[in-house]
Amino acid sequence: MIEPSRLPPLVVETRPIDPVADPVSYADPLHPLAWLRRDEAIVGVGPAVIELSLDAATAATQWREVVGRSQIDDTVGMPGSGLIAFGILPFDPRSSAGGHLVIPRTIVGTRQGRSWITRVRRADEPTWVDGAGLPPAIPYGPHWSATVGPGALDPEGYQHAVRAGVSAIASGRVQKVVLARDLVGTVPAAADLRRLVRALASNYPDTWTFAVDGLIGASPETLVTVQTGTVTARVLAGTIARGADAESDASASAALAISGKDRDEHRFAVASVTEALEHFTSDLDAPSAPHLLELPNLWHLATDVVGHLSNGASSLDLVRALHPTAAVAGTPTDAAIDLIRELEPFDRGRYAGPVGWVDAHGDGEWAIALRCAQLGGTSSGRVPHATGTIPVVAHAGAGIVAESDPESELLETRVKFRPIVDALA
Ligand SMILES: C=C(O[C@H]1C=CC=C(C(=O)O)[C@@H]1O)C(=O)O
Repeated sequence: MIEPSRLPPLVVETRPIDPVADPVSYADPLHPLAWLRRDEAIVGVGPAVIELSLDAATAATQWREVVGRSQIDDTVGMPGSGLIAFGILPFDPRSSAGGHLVIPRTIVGTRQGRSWITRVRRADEPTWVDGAGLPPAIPYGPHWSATVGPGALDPEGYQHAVRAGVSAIASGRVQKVVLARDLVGTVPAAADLRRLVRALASNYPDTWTFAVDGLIGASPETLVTVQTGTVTARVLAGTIARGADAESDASASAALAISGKDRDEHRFAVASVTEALEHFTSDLDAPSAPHLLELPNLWHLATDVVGHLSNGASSLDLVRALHPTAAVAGTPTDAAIDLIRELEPFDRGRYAGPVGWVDAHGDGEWAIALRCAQLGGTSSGRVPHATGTIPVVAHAGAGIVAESDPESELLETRVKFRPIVDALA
């Protein structure tokens, strides 16, 4: 890791290339770095040119320093081209996981049928370390599967925690708290983790699939995206499992749409986002009622918030202002975080934290890291593991409000685990 004050100046070049069919095939099999949604992808290739430890309070300033020292020549000019960094922050600033910002030496991007390559080098390096063009794709390794089981909070313990959350709401300590449980296990040490990335992206194409510093997942929720002055956020809270057939599925989604309990949960989440964005935007628009978002495993109540940047803030400034929203912490925020620290017997690490990318203009896309698993520890805390395996930990949570029922919340976490548990199987 390099201190921001000692960052080397960078030289960056982006050029169009022939369309790339599978950008993930260029990623490092053991440490993939990727961001995908539908036909859009940005993938880090080979080693990093810079890796920084990151915290939410200084991330925007650190990034401005990197950009200020860089010479950028970008003939593509699309979101994700030019100088970009992938970033990830923990849910709780007290987490041992820490935050991480990485600029790869080579990035392959695709969007709207166009592909490009970005190469980055330190100005004191005479030429591109990895040669001129796109390195060869790396064939996928064999299929593998993980073994996962209950972690520090088993199903019984989780229901107990939900009861304690409901009591804390009844006593007026919080209005909403989001409580998670964990699954732990192992994957074979040589597992080609790009298989996990590819499975999530193809099974859940409407989500944002990410792989950053060992955290791999497919989140349906954005914290914030910023593109040429437009700010958007997809806020989710309120969930029901898909029905087994068309009729039960229709009645499940209809029940969610009118559920007072889920609408309460949702209202808190939207308020936390609009209150934070108000200070940075003009014309902020949030529909008065949520819509139903359909995913292969569940329905969510969703609100898409849109506004225009009014003060030149970067996506990292907005990440700092927004995180943690009431979709993953609760209301009021500080009291909910204290309660989470009391009731969850584990460190969430990067689960429920911001994950995404930022470009030289400060534009970027940041998801909330949900439906994910941490594989092999993080760069700030490599987890020791038994020979031949890599540890894996996954989390899923549910928003608890006054009317929450412990068993239903447990079932909801089971449905939310499905994308990552199925992909690991
Ligand atoms: C906390 C999680 O989901 C959040 C996002 C969408 C819906 C949620 C809910 O209905 O409780 C949660 O707020 C998770 O997936 O672990």
